[in-house]
Amino acid sequence: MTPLIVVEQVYKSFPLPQGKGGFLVLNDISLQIKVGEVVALLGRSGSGKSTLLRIMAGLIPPTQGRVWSDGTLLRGANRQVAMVFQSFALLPWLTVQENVELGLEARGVGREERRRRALKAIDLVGLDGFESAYPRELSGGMKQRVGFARAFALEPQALFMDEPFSALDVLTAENLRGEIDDLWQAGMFPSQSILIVTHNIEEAVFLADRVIVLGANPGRIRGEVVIDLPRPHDRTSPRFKALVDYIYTVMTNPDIEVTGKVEVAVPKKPRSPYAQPLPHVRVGGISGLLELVVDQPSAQTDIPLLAERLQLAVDDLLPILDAAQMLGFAEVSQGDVCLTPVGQDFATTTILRSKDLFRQQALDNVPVLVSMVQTLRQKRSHTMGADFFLALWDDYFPLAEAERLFATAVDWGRYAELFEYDANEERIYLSEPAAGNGSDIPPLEEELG
Ligand SMILES: Nc1ncnc2c1ncn2[C@@H]1O[C@H](COP(=O)(O)OP(=O)(O)OP(=O)(O)O)[C@@H](O)[C@H]1O
Repeated sequence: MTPLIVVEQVYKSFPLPQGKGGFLVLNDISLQIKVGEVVALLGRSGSGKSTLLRIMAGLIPPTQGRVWSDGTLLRGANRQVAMVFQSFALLPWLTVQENVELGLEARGVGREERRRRALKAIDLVGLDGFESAYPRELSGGMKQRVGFARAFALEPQALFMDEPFSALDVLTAENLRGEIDDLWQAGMFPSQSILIVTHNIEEAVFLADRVIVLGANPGRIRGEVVIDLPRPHDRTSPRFKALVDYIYTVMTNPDIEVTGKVEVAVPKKPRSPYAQPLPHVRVGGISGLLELVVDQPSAQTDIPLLAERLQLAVDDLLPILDAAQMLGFAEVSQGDVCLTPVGQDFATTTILRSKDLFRQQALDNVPVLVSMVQTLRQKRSHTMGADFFLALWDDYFPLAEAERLFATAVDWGRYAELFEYDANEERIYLSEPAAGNGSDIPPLEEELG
Protein backbone atom coordinates (compact mmCIF):
# COMPACT_ATOMS: atom_id res chain seq x y z
CA MET A 1 0.00 0.00 0.00
CA THR A 2 1.29 3.48 -0.87
CA PRO A 3 2.41 5.32 2.25
CA LEU A 4 0.28 8.37 3.02
CA ILE A 5 3.30 10.63 3.33
CA VAL A 6 6.86 10.12 2.11
CA VAL A 7 9.54 12.63 3.04
CA GLU A 8 12.65 12.26 0.91
CA GLN A 9 15.97 13.80 1.95
CA VAL A 10 14.43 17.06 3.04
CA TYR A 11 16.60 20.02 4.03
CA LYS A 12 15.28 23.34 5.24
CA SER A 13 17.17 26.51 5.92
CA PHE A 14 15.86 29.95 6.72
CA PRO A 15 17.67 33.01 5.40
CA LEU A 16 19.78 34.86 7.95
CA PRO A 17 19.42 38.66 8.10
CA GLN A 18 21.47 40.92 5.87
CA GLY A 19 22.24 38.21 3.34
CA LYS A 20 24.47 36.27 5.75
CA GLY A 21 23.47 32.98 4.16
CA GLY A 22 21.07 30.38 5.55
CA PHE A 23 20.33 28.90 8.96
CA LEU A 24 19.97 25.12 8.58
CA VAL A 25 16.95 23.88 10.54
CA LEU A 26 16.35 20.44 8.99
CA ASN A 27 19.16 18.24 7.80
CA ASP A 28 18.50 15.31 5.47
CA ILE A 29 15.12 14.14 6.79
CA SER A 30 13.58 11.00 5.31
CA LEU A 31 10.51 9.31 6.77
CA GLN A 32 7.20 7.73 5.89
CA ILE A 33 3.75 7.80 7.45
CA LYS A 34 1.74 4.70 6.64
CA VAL A 35 -1.98 4.01 6.67
CA GLY A 36 -3.26 2.95 10.08
CA GLU A 37 -0.42 4.20 12.24
CA VAL A 38 0.10 6.86 14.86
CA VAL A 39 3.54 8.41 14.65
CA ALA A 40 5.04 10.82 17.16
CA LEU A 41 7.77 13.28 16.28
CA LEU A 42 9.64 13.86 19.49
CA GLY A 43 12.42 16.36 19.93
CA ARG A 44 13.61 19.19 22.06
CA SER A 45 12.67 22.74 21.36
CA GLY A 46 14.38 23.92 18.22
CA SER A 47 14.80 20.48 16.65
CA GLY A 48 12.58 21.61 13.77
CA LYS A 49 9.50 19.52 14.58
CA SER A 50 7.01 22.23 13.66
CA THR A 51 8.97 23.15 10.56
CA LEU A 52 8.92 19.52 9.41
CA LEU A 53 5.20 19.28 10.09
CA ARG A 54 4.56 22.43 8.07
CA ILE A 55 6.60 21.10 5.18
CA MET A 56 4.61 17.84 5.19
CA ALA A 57 1.39 19.85 5.31
CA GLY A 58 2.62 21.84 2.32
CA LEU A 59 2.42 25.12 4.21
CA ILE A 60 6.08 25.90 3.51
CA PRO A 61 8.36 24.36 0.88
CA PRO A 62 11.56 22.44 1.68
CA THR A 63 14.83 24.07 0.60
CA GLN A 64 15.86 20.76 -0.86
CA GLY A 65 14.26 17.29 -1.10
CA ARG A 66 10.72 16.14 -1.84
CA VAL A 67 7.48 15.27 -0.07
CA TRP A 68 4.97 12.83 -1.54
CA SER A 69 1.40 12.72 -0.36
CA ASP A 70 -0.65 9.65 -1.28
CA GLY A 71 1.76 8.94 -4.14
CA THR A 72 1.69 12.47 -5.56
CA LEU A 73 4.56 14.96 -5.37
CA LEU A 74 3.46 17.73 -3.06
CA ARG A 75 3.28 21.24 -4.49
CA GLY A 76 1.44 23.71 -2.27
CA ALA A 77 -1.00 22.93 0.54
CA ASN A 78 -1.56 19.25 1.26
CA ARG A 79 -5.31 18.59 0.95
CA GLN A 80 -4.95 15.10 2.42
CA VAL A 81 -3.94 16.60 5.74
CA ALA A 82 -5.69 18.56 8.48
CA MET A 83 -3.93 20.27 11.35
CA VAL A 84 -4.66 20.78 15.03
CA PHE A 85 -2.59 23.56 16.58
CA GLN A 86 -1.42 24.16 20.11
CA SER A 87 -3.01 27.63 20.06
CA PHE A 88 -6.52 26.41 18.94
CA ALA A 89 -6.55 29.19 16.29
CA LEU A 90 -10.28 29.84 16.49
CA LEU A 91 -11.88 32.96 15.05
CA PRO A 92 -13.53 34.73 18.02
CA TRP A 93 -16.34 36.30 15.99
CA LEU A 94 -17.57 32.94 14.66
CA THR A 95 -19.64 30.36 16.54
CA VAL A 96 -18.41 26.85 17.22
CA GLN A 97 -20.22 25.53 14.17
CA GLU A 98 -19.03 28.35 11.94
CA ASN A 99 -15.44 27.77 13.09
CA VAL A 100 -15.77 24.08 12.31
CA GLU A 101 -17.27 24.77 8.88
CA LEU A 102 -14.57 27.28 7.97
CA GLY A 103 -12.12 24.81 6.45
CA LEU A 104 -14.89 23.10 4.51
CA GLU A 105 -16.02 26.41 3.12
CA ALA A 106 -12.46 27.16 2.00
CA ARG A 107 -12.48 23.86 0.14
CA GLY A 108 -15.71 24.73 -1.62
CA VAL A 109 -17.94 22.19 0.12
CA GLY A 110 -21.66 23.02 -0.31
CA ARG A 111 -23.75 24.42 2.52
CA GLU A 112 -25.77 21.31 3.44
CA GLU A 113 -22.75 19.02 3.28
CA ARG A 114 -20.78 21.51 5.40
CA ARG A 115 -23.52 21.52 8.01
CA ARG A 116 -23.81 17.73 8.08
CA ARG A 117 -20.05 17.17 8.43
CA ALA A 118 -19.60 19.93 11.01
CA LEU A 119 -22.42 18.62 13.23
CA LYS A 120 -21.02 15.09 13.00
CA ALA A 121 -17.54 16.32 13.99
CA ILE A 122 -18.92 18.44 16.84
CA ASP A 123 -20.78 15.40 18.10
CA LEU A 124 -17.64 13.24 17.92
CA VAL A 125 -15.65 15.61 20.12
CA GLY A 126 -18.44 15.80 22.70
CA LEU A 127 -19.55 19.40 22.02
CA ASP A 128 -23.11 18.55 21.12
CA GLY A 129 -25.26 21.49 22.33
CA PHE A 130 -22.47 24.07 21.96
CA GLU A 131 -22.88 24.61 18.20
CA SER A 132 -23.92 28.24 18.56
CA ALA A 133 -21.55 29.16 21.40
CA TYR A 134 -18.70 31.64 20.80
CA PRO A 135 -15.08 30.78 21.67
CA ARG A 136 -15.08 33.23 24.62
CA GLU A 137 -17.79 31.12 26.28
CA LEU A 138 -15.64 28.00 26.15
CA SER A 139 -12.92 26.64 28.45
CA GLY A 140 -9.47 25.84 27.02
CA GLY A 141 -10.32 22.15 26.73
CA MET A 142 -13.55 22.94 24.86
CA LYS A 143 -11.73 25.33 22.51
CA GLN A 144 -9.31 22.56 21.62
CA ARG A 145 -12.26 20.23 21.05
CA VAL A 146 -13.42 22.76 18.46
CA GLY A 147 -9.89 22.64 17.02
CA PHE A 148 -10.22 18.85 16.69
CA ALA A 149 -13.75 19.10 15.26
CA ARG A 150 -12.56 21.57 12.60
CA ALA A 151 -9.83 19.11 11.55
CA PHE A 152 -12.17 16.08 11.77
CA ALA A 153 -14.76 17.74 9.53
CA LEU A 154 -12.22 17.84 6.72
CA GLU A 155 -12.07 14.02 6.90
CA PRO A 156 -8.36 14.08 6.06
CA GLN A 157 -6.23 11.04 5.28
CA ALA A 158 -3.76 12.12 7.92
CA LEU A 159 -4.33 14.29 10.98
CA PHE A 160 -1.35 16.38 12.04
CA MET A 161 -1.26 17.64 15.60
CA ASP A 162 1.30 20.19 16.74
CA GLU A 163 1.57 20.02 20.55
CA PRO A 164 -2.24 19.82 20.76
CA PHE A 165 -2.45 19.32 24.52
CA SER A 166 0.36 21.54 25.75
CA ALA A 167 -1.71 24.70 26.20
CA LEU A 168 -4.19 22.85 28.44
CA ASP A 169 -3.98 22.23 32.16
CA VAL A 170 -2.76 18.77 33.13
CA LEU A 171 -6.15 17.19 33.87
CA THR A 172 -7.88 18.63 30.82
CA ALA A 173 -4.98 17.52 28.64
CA GLU A 174 -5.10 14.03 30.13
CA ASN A 175 -8.84 13.80 29.57
CA LEU A 176 -8.73 14.96 25.96
CA ARG A 177 -5.70 12.78 25.14
CA GLY A 178 -7.58 9.77 26.52
CA GLU A 179 -10.65 10.58 24.41
CA ILE A 180 -8.60 10.97 21.24
CA ASP A 181 -6.98 7.61 21.96
CA ASP A 182 -10.41 6.03 22.59
CA LEU A 183 -11.71 7.32 19.24
CA TRP A 184 -8.66 5.91 17.47
CA GLN A 185 -9.06 2.60 19.28
CA ALA A 186 -12.75 2.38 18.45
CA GLY A 187 -12.06 2.94 14.74
CA MET A 188 -14.16 6.12 14.85
CA PHE A 189 -11.30 8.42 14.01
CA PRO A 190 -11.97 10.37 10.84
CA SER A 191 -8.40 10.00 9.51
CA GLN A 192 -6.33 6.96 8.55
CA SER A 193 -3.20 8.01 10.37
CA ILE A 194 -2.05 10.49 12.97
CA LEU A 195 1.18 12.42 13.22
CA ILE A 196 1.72 14.16 16.51
CA VAL A 197 4.50 16.60 17.29
CA THR A 198 5.36 16.70 20.96
CA HIS A 199 8.14 17.10 23.44
CA ASN A 200 6.22 15.11 26.05
CA ILE A 201 7.73 11.60 26.21
CA GLU A 202 4.83 9.98 28.09
CA GLU A 203 2.35 11.45 25.64
CA ALA A 204 4.34 10.06 22.70
CA VAL A 205 4.55 6.56 24.21
CA PHE A 206 0.87 6.64 25.21
CA LEU A 207 -0.48 7.62 21.79
CA ALA A 208 2.01 6.43 19.19
CA ASP A 209 2.89 3.19 17.47
CA ARG A 210 6.28 4.65 16.58
CA VAL A 211 8.27 7.50 18.05
CA ILE A 212 10.71 9.27 15.75
CA VAL A 213 13.38 10.96 17.85
CA LEU A 214 14.76 14.20 16.42
CA GLY A 215 18.07 15.78 17.34
CA ALA A 216 18.71 19.52 17.26
CA ASN A 217 21.16 21.97 15.65
CA PRO A 218 20.35 21.19 12.97
CA GLY A 219 17.16 19.11 13.22
CA ARG A 220 17.83 15.54 12.12
CA ILE A 221 16.43 12.08 12.72
CA ARG A 222 18.34 10.27 15.47
CA GLY A 223 16.35 7.06 15.25
CA GLU A 224 12.99 5.59 16.04
CA VAL A 225 11.45 3.58 18.84
CA VAL A 226 8.64 1.13 18.10
CA ILE A 227 6.03 1.16 20.86
CA ASP A 228 5.40 -2.56 21.03
CA LEU A 229 2.54 -2.41 23.51
CA PRO A 230 -1.01 -3.72 23.15
CA ARG A 231 -3.58 -0.92 22.77
CA PRO A 232 -4.60 0.97 24.79
CA HIS A 233 -1.04 1.54 26.04
CA ASP A 234 -1.06 0.80 29.75
CA ARG A 235 1.00 3.44 31.56
CA THR A 236 1.47 1.17 34.55
CA SER A 237 3.02 -1.70 32.61
CA PRO A 238 6.77 -2.32 33.08
CA ARG A 239 7.25 -2.16 29.30
CA PHE A 240 5.63 1.30 29.15
CA LYS A 241 8.01 2.49 31.86
CA ALA A 242 10.99 0.90 30.11
CA LEU A 243 10.10 2.67 26.86
CA VAL A 244 9.69 6.02 28.62
CA ASP A 245 12.98 5.52 30.49
CA TYR A 246 14.77 4.60 27.28
CA ILE A 247 13.48 7.65 25.41
CA TYR A 248 14.22 9.88 28.39
CA THR A 249 17.81 8.57 28.39
CA VAL A 250 18.34 9.23 24.68
CA MET A 251 16.70 12.66 24.91
CA THR A 252 18.99 13.71 27.73
CA ASN A 253 22.09 12.32 26.00
CA PRO A 254 22.38 13.81 22.51
CA ASP A 255 25.38 11.58 21.74
CA ILE A 256 23.67 8.22 22.35
CA GLU A 257 22.70 6.31 19.23
CA VAL A 258 18.93 5.70 19.15
CA THR A 259 18.70 1.99 18.35
CA GLY A 260 15.16 1.46 19.66
CA LYS A 261 16.25 -1.73 21.42
CA VAL A 262 14.57 -1.39 24.77
CA GLU A 263 15.09 -3.95 27.49
CA VAL A 264 12.68 -4.20 30.40
CA ALA A 265 14.54 -4.34 33.67
CA VAL A 266 13.10 -7.31 35.55
CA PRO A 267 12.62 -6.22 39.14
CA LYS A 268 15.12 -8.11 41.25
CA LYS A 269 13.70 -10.36 43.89
CA PRO A 270 15.71 -10.05 47.08
CA ARG A 271 18.09 -12.97 46.83
CA SER A 272 17.78 -15.44 49.66
CA PRO A 273 21.07 -16.05 51.45
CA TYR A 274 20.27 -19.75 51.04
CA ALA A 275 20.44 -19.38 47.24
CA GLN A 276 24.16 -18.58 47.33
CA PRO A 277 26.43 -21.64 47.19
CA LEU A 278 29.28 -22.12 49.67
CA PRO A 279 32.52 -23.80 48.64
CA HIS A 280 32.64 -27.15 50.41
CA VAL A 281 35.75 -26.57 52.39
CA ARG A 282 36.49 -27.12 56.06
CA VAL A 283 38.00 -24.31 58.09
CA GLY A 284 41.10 -26.48 58.58
CA GLY A 285 41.65 -26.50 54.80
CA ILE A 286 41.36 -22.73 54.59
CA SER A 287 43.75 -22.02 57.44
CA GLY A 288 46.23 -24.65 56.15
CA LEU A 289 46.35 -22.91 52.79
CA LEU A 290 46.70 -19.44 54.32
CA GLU A 291 49.56 -20.60 56.54
CA LEU A 292 51.41 -21.90 53.51
CA VAL A 293 50.95 -18.75 51.48
CA VAL A 294 51.85 -16.38 54.31
CA ASP A 295 55.34 -17.90 54.40
CA GLN A 296 55.95 -16.89 50.77
CA PRO A 297 57.59 -13.56 49.90
CA SER A 298 54.90 -10.80 49.96
CA ALA A 299 52.41 -13.46 51.13
CA GLN A 300 51.81 -14.26 47.48
CA THR A 301 52.33 -17.36 45.36
CA ASP A 302 51.66 -18.94 42.01
CA ILE A 303 48.60 -21.23 42.17
CA PRO A 304 49.93 -24.20 40.10
CA LEU A 305 53.10 -24.12 42.23
CA LEU A 306 51.00 -24.13 45.38
CA ALA A 307 48.96 -27.09 44.13
CA GLU A 308 52.17 -28.98 43.48
CA ARG A 309 53.51 -28.27 46.94
CA LEU A 310 50.24 -29.39 48.50
CA GLN A 311 50.11 -32.37 46.14
CA LEU A 312 46.59 -31.34 45.17
CA ALA A 313 45.07 -31.13 41.71
CA VAL A 314 44.34 -27.48 40.85
CA ASP A 315 40.64 -28.42 40.77
CA ASP A 316 40.80 -29.49 44.39
CA LEU A 317 42.63 -26.35 45.36
CA LEU A 318 40.13 -24.02 43.72
CA PRO A 319 37.29 -24.45 46.27
CA ILE A 320 39.75 -23.63 49.06
CA LEU A 321 40.79 -20.50 47.20
CA ASP A 322 37.12 -19.66 46.62
CA ALA A 323 36.44 -19.95 50.33
CA ALA A 324 39.49 -17.83 51.23
CA GLN A 325 38.33 -15.19 48.75
CA MET A 326 34.73 -15.29 49.93
CA LEU A 327 35.85 -14.70 53.52
CA GLY A 328 38.10 -11.84 52.44
CA PHE A 329 41.32 -13.61 53.44
CA ALA A 330 42.84 -13.78 49.96
CA GLU A 331 42.66 -12.30 46.49
CA VAL A 332 43.29 -14.21 43.28
CA SER A 333 44.47 -12.63 40.07
CA GLN A 334 46.43 -13.75 37.04
CA GLY A 335 47.16 -17.19 38.44
CA ASP A 336 48.54 -15.87 41.74
CA VAL A 337 47.00 -15.93 45.18
CA CYS A 338 47.82 -13.10 47.55
CA LEU A 339 46.72 -12.80 51.18
CA THR A 340 44.86 -9.71 52.34
CA PRO A 341 46.08 -8.04 55.57
CA VAL A 342 43.32 -9.79 57.54
CA GLY A 343 44.26 -13.07 55.83
CA GLN A 344 47.87 -12.61 56.92
CA ASP A 345 46.71 -11.80 60.44
CA PHE A 346 44.46 -14.88 60.48
CA ALA A 347 47.32 -17.10 59.32
CA THR A 348 49.77 -15.95 61.95
CA THR A 349 47.82 -15.18 65.10
CA THR A 350 46.73 -17.27 68.10
CA ILE A 351 43.87 -19.73 67.85
CA LEU A 352 41.58 -17.54 69.97
CA ARG A 353 42.12 -14.44 67.91
CA SER A 354 41.88 -16.40 64.67
CA LYS A 355 38.41 -17.54 65.75
CA ASP A 356 37.44 -13.90 66.35
CA LEU A 357 38.79 -12.90 62.94
CA PHE A 358 37.01 -15.78 61.26
CA ARG A 359 33.74 -14.85 62.97
CA GLN A 360 34.01 -11.26 61.89
CA GLN A 361 34.87 -12.14 58.30
CA ALA A 362 32.09 -14.74 58.16
CA LEU A 363 29.48 -12.28 59.44
CA ASP A 364 30.67 -9.63 57.00
CA ASN A 365 30.86 -11.88 53.95
CA VAL A 366 28.68 -14.99 54.35
CA PRO A 367 25.02 -13.91 54.56
CA VAL A 368 23.72 -17.43 55.16
CA LEU A 369 25.59 -17.66 58.50
CA VAL A 370 24.12 -14.31 59.54
CA SER A 371 20.68 -15.56 58.57
CA MET A 372 21.08 -18.78 60.55
CA VAL A 373 22.13 -16.86 63.66
CA GLN A 374 19.22 -14.46 63.25
CA THR A 375 16.78 -17.35 62.97
CA LEU A 376 18.17 -18.97 66.13
CA ARG A 377 17.93 -15.66 67.97
CA GLN A 378 14.28 -15.33 67.04
CA LYS A 379 13.50 -18.56 68.86
CA ARG A 380 13.10 -18.27 72.60
CA SER A 381 14.85 -21.64 72.99
CA HIS A 382 17.69 -20.44 70.68
CA THR A 383 17.58 -23.77 68.87
CA MET A 384 16.25 -25.19 65.59
CA GLY A 385 16.19 -28.63 63.99
CA ALA A 386 18.59 -29.25 61.09
CA ASP A 387 15.62 -30.06 58.85
CA PHE A 388 14.39 -26.46 59.08
CA PHE A 389 17.60 -25.15 57.48
CA LEU A 390 17.82 -28.06 55.05
CA ALA A 391 14.37 -27.15 53.77
CA LEU A 392 15.56 -23.59 53.06
CA TRP A 393 18.53 -24.80 51.00
CA ASP A 394 16.29 -27.42 49.43
CA ASP A 395 14.38 -24.62 47.64
CA TYR A 396 17.49 -23.82 45.60
CA PHE A 397 19.57 -27.01 45.49
CA PRO A 398 19.07 -30.81 45.21
CA LEU A 399 18.88 -32.53 48.58
CA ALA A 400 22.42 -33.99 48.48
CA GLU A 401 23.84 -30.50 47.76
CA ALA A 402 21.62 -28.97 50.45
CA GLU A 403 23.08 -31.45 52.94
CA ARG A 404 26.64 -30.57 51.93
CA LEU A 405 25.86 -26.86 52.26
CA PHE A 406 24.40 -27.47 55.70
CA ALA A 407 27.53 -29.43 56.71
CA THR A 408 29.82 -26.63 55.49
CA ALA A 409 27.79 -23.92 57.21
CA VAL A 410 27.84 -25.94 60.45
CA ASP A 411 31.62 -26.36 60.21
CA TRP A 412 32.19 -22.64 59.68
CA GLY A 413 29.61 -21.60 62.27
CA ARG A 414 31.04 -23.93 64.91
CA TYR A 415 34.57 -22.69 64.34
CA ALA A 416 33.42 -19.09 64.56
CA GLU A 417 31.49 -19.99 67.73
CA LEU A 418 28.30 -18.69 66.22
CA PHE A 419 26.39 -21.87 66.95
CA GLU A 420 26.80 -25.48 68.03
CA TYR A 421 25.45 -28.61 66.40
CA ASP A 422 24.24 -31.75 68.15
CA ALA A 423 24.55 -34.49 65.52
CA ASN A 424 22.51 -37.01 67.53
CA GLU A 425 19.58 -34.69 67.97
CA GLU A 426 20.19 -33.06 64.61
CA ARG A 427 19.70 -29.65 66.21
CA ILE A 428 21.58 -26.38 66.06
CA TYR A 429 22.00 -24.26 69.20
CA LEU A 430 22.97 -20.64 69.33
CA SER A 431 26.39 -20.12 71.00
CA GLU A 432 26.48 -17.90 74.06
CA PRO A 433 28.36 -14.91 72.56
CA ALA A 434 26.10 -14.88 69.51
CA ALA A 435 22.98 -14.98 71.69
CA GLY A 436 23.94 -11.80 73.60
CA ASN A 437 22.72 -8.39 72.54
CA GLY A 438 26.14 -6.79 72.27
CA SER A 439 27.37 -9.18 69.60
CA ASP A 440 28.35 -8.17 66.10
CA ILE A 441 25.34 -9.70 64.32
CA PRO A 442 23.08 -7.21 62.58
CA PRO A 443 19.38 -7.14 63.46
CA LEU A 444 17.07 -9.11 61.20
CA GLU A 445 15.37 -6.14 59.48
CA GLU A 446 18.67 -4.61 58.38
CA GLU A 447 19.75 -7.82 56.80
CA LEU A 448 16.50 -8.36 54.93
CA GLY A 449 16.34 -4.73 53.75
N1 LIG B 1 10.18 31.30 9.55
C1 LIG B 1 11.32 31.14 10.20
N2 LIG B 1 12.38 31.96 9.98
C2 LIG B 1 13.54 31.80 10.63
N3 LIG B 1 13.78 30.82 11.51
C3 LIG B 1 12.79 29.96 11.78
C4 LIG B 1 11.51 30.08 11.15
N4 LIG B 1 10.73 29.07 11.63
C5 LIG B 1 11.47 28.38 12.51
N5 LIG B 1 12.70 28.90 12.61
C6 LIG B 1 13.80 28.40 13.45
O1 LIG B 1 13.96 27.03 13.18
C7 LIG B 1 14.28 26.32 14.35
C8 LIG B 1 13.30 25.17 14.53
O2 LIG B 1 12.02 25.69 14.83
P1 LIG B 1 10.75 24.78 15.01
O3 LIG B 1 9.64 25.64 15.51
O4 LIG B 1 10.53 23.98 13.79
O5 LIG B 1 11.28 23.83 16.14
P2 LIG B 1 10.45 22.93 17.16
O6 LIG B 1 11.25 21.71 17.35
O7 LIG B 1 9.06 22.79 16.69
O8 LIG B 1 10.53 23.82 18.45
P3 LIG B 1 9.40 24.09 19.57
O9 LIG B 1 9.20 22.78 20.29
O10 LIG B 1 10.05 25.12 20.42
O11 LIG B 1 8.19 24.56 18.83
C9 LIG B 1 14.26 27.32 15.48
O12 LIG B 1 15.59 27.72 15.75
C10 LIG B 1 13.47 28.48 14.92
O13 LIG B 1 13.89 29.69 15.47
